[in-house]
Amino acid sequence: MFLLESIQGPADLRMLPADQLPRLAEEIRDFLIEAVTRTGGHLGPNLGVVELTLALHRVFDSPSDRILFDTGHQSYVHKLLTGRQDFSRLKAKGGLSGYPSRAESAHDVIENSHASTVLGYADGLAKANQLHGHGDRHVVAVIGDGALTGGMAWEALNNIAEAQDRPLIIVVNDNERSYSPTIGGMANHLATLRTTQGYERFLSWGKETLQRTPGVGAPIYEALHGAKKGFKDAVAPQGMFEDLGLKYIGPIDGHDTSALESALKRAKGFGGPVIVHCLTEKGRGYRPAELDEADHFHQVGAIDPITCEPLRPSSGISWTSVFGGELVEIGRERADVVAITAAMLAPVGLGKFAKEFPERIFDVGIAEQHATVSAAGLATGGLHPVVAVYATFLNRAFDQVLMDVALHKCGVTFVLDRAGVTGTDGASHNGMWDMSILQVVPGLRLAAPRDADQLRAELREALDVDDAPTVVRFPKAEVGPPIPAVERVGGVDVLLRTAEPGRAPEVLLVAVGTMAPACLDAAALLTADGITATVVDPRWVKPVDPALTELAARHRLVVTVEDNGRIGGVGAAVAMALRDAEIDVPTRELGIPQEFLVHASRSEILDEIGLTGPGIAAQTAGFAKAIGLGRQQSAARVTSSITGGDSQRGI
Ligand SMILES: Cc1ncc(C[n+]2csc(CCOP(=O)(O)OP(=O)(O)O)c2C)c(N)n1
Ligand SMILES: CC(=O)[C@@H](O)[C@H](O)COP(=O)(O)O
Ligand SMILES: [Mg+2]
Repeated sequence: MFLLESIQGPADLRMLPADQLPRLAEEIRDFLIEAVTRTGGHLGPNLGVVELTLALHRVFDSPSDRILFDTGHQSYVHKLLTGRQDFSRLKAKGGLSGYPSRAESAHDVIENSHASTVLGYADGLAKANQLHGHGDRHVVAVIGDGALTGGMAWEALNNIAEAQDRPLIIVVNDNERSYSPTIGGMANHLATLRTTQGYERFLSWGKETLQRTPGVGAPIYEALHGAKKGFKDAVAPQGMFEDLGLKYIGPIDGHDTSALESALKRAKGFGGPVIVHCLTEKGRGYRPAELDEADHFHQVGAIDPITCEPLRPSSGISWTSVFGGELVEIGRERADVVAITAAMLAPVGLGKFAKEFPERIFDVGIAEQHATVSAAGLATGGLHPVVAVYATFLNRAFDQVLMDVALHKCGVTFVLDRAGVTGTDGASHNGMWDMSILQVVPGLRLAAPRDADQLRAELREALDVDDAPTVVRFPKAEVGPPIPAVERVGGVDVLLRTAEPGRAPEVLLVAVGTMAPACLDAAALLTADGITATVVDPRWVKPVDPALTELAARHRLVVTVEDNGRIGGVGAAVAMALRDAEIDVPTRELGIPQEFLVHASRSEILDEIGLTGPGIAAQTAGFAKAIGLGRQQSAARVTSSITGGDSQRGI
C-alpha cells in the first residue's frame, strides 16, 4: 500500500503522476476488500467509486470546493484520500463512521444517510457561494441512480435548473442498482443513455482517426458527430436533462480516471448546472461482489475475503425473516394483501413474498412518500397493502401517513424493521422516532411484538384492520425465545408477578416489545431489593389499552420501558392516559435519550443508556426508593399486609 500510504490528503493525490493512478486504484481496492471484509460495511458501493473519487479529488479542491455524497455509504474512498486510513474499527464504537462525519473531517458535509438529499444541499451551497461572491468555489454532488428515484432529488433538480448562471456539478454514479437493479422510468432513462456509451467509444475512435485523415476526415467526423446527437436523441432521450435546462455530459466510463477527469474539468468550467453521467460497476474489482446477483455486496458483515463465509455466523433467526415468512402464509390466505418496498426488497424481508406473488409486490424505488400514498390508493382500491420500510425512513412519509392514509381511514399496514437502536449505521439510522411521531396520528394503531409468536399474531391483527393505518415494529436483532403470558388482562399480557399472592405489588413494569426480556430480568433483580413488580406487555401500545390504566391503579409506581426516544413515546402516552383517567400513580419513562446517538453496536448503546435488565432495575429501584418503596419500607409493608392496613385490592 505504498502509494496509498503516501496520500495524506487531496494535495498529495493531485501531485501524483497520472500514470500511477491505476496502481493507486488497485491499492485502494485491495485495502477496501481486506479492511471491509474484516469489519463489515458497504463494500460494493465503495469498490464502484474508486476511480470516480480519485478524479473528483484531482479536479476539485476540497474542502473549499464541496464534494457531497448522497446517502454517504459510498464515502470510504473519500475518507482514505482525506487523511483517514485506519479502518480497523469502521462503524464500531470509537472508530470511523460508515458515513461522512463533520466531526471527523472538514472534507465531510452530509452525515445523514437518508437518500436523495444531496441535490438539495448542493442547491443551497451553490446559492451560498453566489451570495458570498465565491464564484471560484465549486459544489459537486455525487448521487446514485437509486437515490435519483427519490422525490426530493427532483424537487432540487427543478430548482437547480432554474439558475443557468449558478455553477453546480451533479455527478450521477450510475451502477444500475440500488440494492437490486434500480426500477422505474428514471432507471430506464439512464439505461437509454448508457446505450450510447458504445457510440461514444466509436465516436472517440472516429475523432482520433478521422481528424488525422487529411481533407475528408474532419467533415466525416462532423457528420458522424451530428448523427450521434440525432442518434442519442432518438435512442437515448437525454433531452429530459437538457429540457430541464441542465447541460448533460456523458455517459462517461466511471472506471476510466482520465475520461472522468476530462469530463469533470469540462463540467468545472461550464459555469452553470451540469450533469456528468458516470457508468460504474458496484463491487468492481472483487469477483464475488461482481457476481453477487442479490446486491453486489451492497453491505457485508465480517466475512472471509476468499470464501465470503461469515466470520461470526449468527445462530438465531431475525425478526425480518419471521415477518417475511408469516406474510407469505398470509398472502396464501388473502388475495387482497399486497406488499410495497422502497428499493429494499430483501433487507425488509419481502423476497419470499415477491417470489411467490410477483404480481402483488411493488418496488417503488427510494420513495417512501410515494410508497405511502400509493398504499392509500391501493387500500382505496380494495386491497390491503403492507408497506415494509426501515423505521427511520418512515419519518420521510409522516405527512402521507397522517393526511393520506389516516385521514381517509385507509387500511394500510406499515411494518417497520430496524425499529429502536440499530447502532452501527449512526444517528440517522436508529429507529427511535416512530413511536413518538405516530402518536399524533388519529386512528392509527401501533403494535410492538415481544417475540416471534406475538409478531405473527400482531401482524395478523393489523391486517384485520381495514379502516385505519396499523403499524408493527421490531428491531435489527435476532428473535429471542418465546415469552409466554401468565394472563391476558384486556389486551394486555401479564408476563410476571413477583409479589406473593394476596400482597399488593409495588411497581408496574410496562415492557414495550423487545424490552420484555430486559424487564423480566429487572423484575427479578428488584426482588433482591425487596421491591415487588408486575411485568406486562401491552402488545398494542397505541391507543393505550384501558386495561393498562386499570392495572396501573393497583400499583404504586408505573415504569414504562421502550426502545424509542423518550420524548412523546409510549411512556408519555401512558402517563397522559393515567392523568386522563384521574389515576394518580407516579409514572417514570425509560427509553432512548432524545439525542443523535454516536455509532456503536446495539448492545453497547442499550447498555450505555440503561435499557438492560440491570439498568432498568437500578433506575426503577431509584424511583421506588425515592417514593418510599422497597426494603426500607419492607418492615412497614409486612405489618400493613398482616394487619390489613391500607393494602390495595389484590391483583
Ligand atoms: C430514504 C432512504 N431510504 C432507503 C435507504 C436505504 N438505502 C441505503 S443505500 C440504498 C441504495 C442506494 O442506491 P444508489 O443511490 O444507486 O447508490 P449505490 O449504492 O448504488 O452506490 C438504499 C435504498 C436510505 N438510505 N434512505
Ligand atoms: C445505507 C443504508 O441505508 C443501508 O444500506 C444501511 O446500511 C442498512 O443496513 P442494514 O440493512 O444492515 O440495517
Ligand atoms: Mg446505484
